[in-house]
Amino acid sequence: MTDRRTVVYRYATPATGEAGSNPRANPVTSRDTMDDARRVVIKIGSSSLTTSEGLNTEAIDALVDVIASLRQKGTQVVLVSSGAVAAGFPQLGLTRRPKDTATQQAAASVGQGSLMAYYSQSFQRYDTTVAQVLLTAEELMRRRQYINAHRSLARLLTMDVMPIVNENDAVATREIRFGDNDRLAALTANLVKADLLVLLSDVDSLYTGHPALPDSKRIATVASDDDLEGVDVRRPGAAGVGTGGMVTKVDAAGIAATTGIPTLLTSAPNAAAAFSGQDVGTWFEVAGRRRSARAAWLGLTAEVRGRLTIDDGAVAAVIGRGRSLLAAGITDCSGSFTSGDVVEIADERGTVHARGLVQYSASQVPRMMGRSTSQLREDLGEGYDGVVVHADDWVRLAPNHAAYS
Ligand SMILES: Nc1ncnc2c1ncn2[C@@H]1O[C@H](COP(=O)(O)OP(=O)(O)O)[C@@H](O)[C@H]1O
Ligand SMILES: N[C@@H](CCC(=O)OP(=O)(O)O)C(=O)O
Repeated sequence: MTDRRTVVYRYATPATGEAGSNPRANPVTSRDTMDDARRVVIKIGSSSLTTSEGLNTEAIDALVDVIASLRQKGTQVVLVSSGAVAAGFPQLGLTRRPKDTATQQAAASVGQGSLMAYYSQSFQRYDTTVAQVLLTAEELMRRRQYINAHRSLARLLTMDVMPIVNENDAVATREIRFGDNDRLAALTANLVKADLLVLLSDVDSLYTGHPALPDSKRIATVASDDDLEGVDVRRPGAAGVGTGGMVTKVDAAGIAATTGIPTLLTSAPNAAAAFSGQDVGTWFEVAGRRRSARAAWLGLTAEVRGRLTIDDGAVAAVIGRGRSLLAAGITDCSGSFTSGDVVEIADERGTVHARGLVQYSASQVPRMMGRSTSQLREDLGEGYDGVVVHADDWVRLAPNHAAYS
């Protein structure tokens, strides 16, 4: 057991200061204060950027005008843009969005080039250089890649370049695809420590039911899950080019909310009105305090490699009182992990309470569990501190595990 305590502290938290900090003066708490945002992630969906013929250049120009006016007032913007598949499939002679992954990847590879070429041309009107940043779920699940993505985005922002993010569709497979850029946008907002997430779609706000139904009513504000009670976000018959519908937008707003970032959801043509504080769209309030990017990564993004089951005494100490997890409280261990991987921490009834960075491998923990620190010291030497997951290295999960509390 020579590799104990080697990993946890080798991970630096994402750089702050010059590259990573967000020079926010006042928190953005409502539509009226959107203007205070110093760093914004704007996500636009395929349905707002494309027609059946390909790119909707007028819509892209209109979006670029809104972003340029934000940038002119000093607001940093990261754009998460869908549209690669929808832009690519007409170019391949296909009449509708392909269903199989390989053809979608092919269409995205063709369409992403056209999409970026047009963004570049449109931003040229404002002498703005654009950068393409393609991410995959896998990258954001690994700490090193997460930090790298953070660094390059932060550097692009400090260099006044306009980052345009999309999923790396050509390499993403069905299993690892984000499946929707809404979630990618929420994770990106956390990655760059944005003050605000704006989701632009082809519908002006969230409604109580599908907007085509006569009884559906606009929801102006979502302050908690209670405001979503009974709201129907299903996607009937989905014939359009978008992939996520409202389900993924509400999920994304939930992820952002739990990381302390409010979301405004509205249509692309409403974007300028939204940024001038008008009562448009749906405002999702923040649900908790702002989390460090590292805690958010642990709770929301990281790949879980195993599970530690702990007894009730350990649940009380760790989950109840925020202590480190000691080997003595572990009753079972499963998965394939090494020191520094992320594992979930569950009670003996199977409820997962937390995720944390484990300090030992899956072959070491079974030999340690149930043994007291003094017993283990006999094997491991006087310096052994008994800690399997350090108190600083775990985050509590919310009951639905969509995020952490
Ligand atoms: N409750 C609801 N409120 C608003 N829109 C809804 C609702 N339920 C389903 N939708 C549908 O979700 C669509 C937006 O999702 P999607 O097409 O994936 O957009 P995008 O391409 O912008 O990501 C809307 O056009 C609307 O038809
Ligand atoms: N990465 C894909 C977008 C997938 C996606 O989430 O689309 P949408 O639901 O329109 O935001 C593309 O560029 O086509």
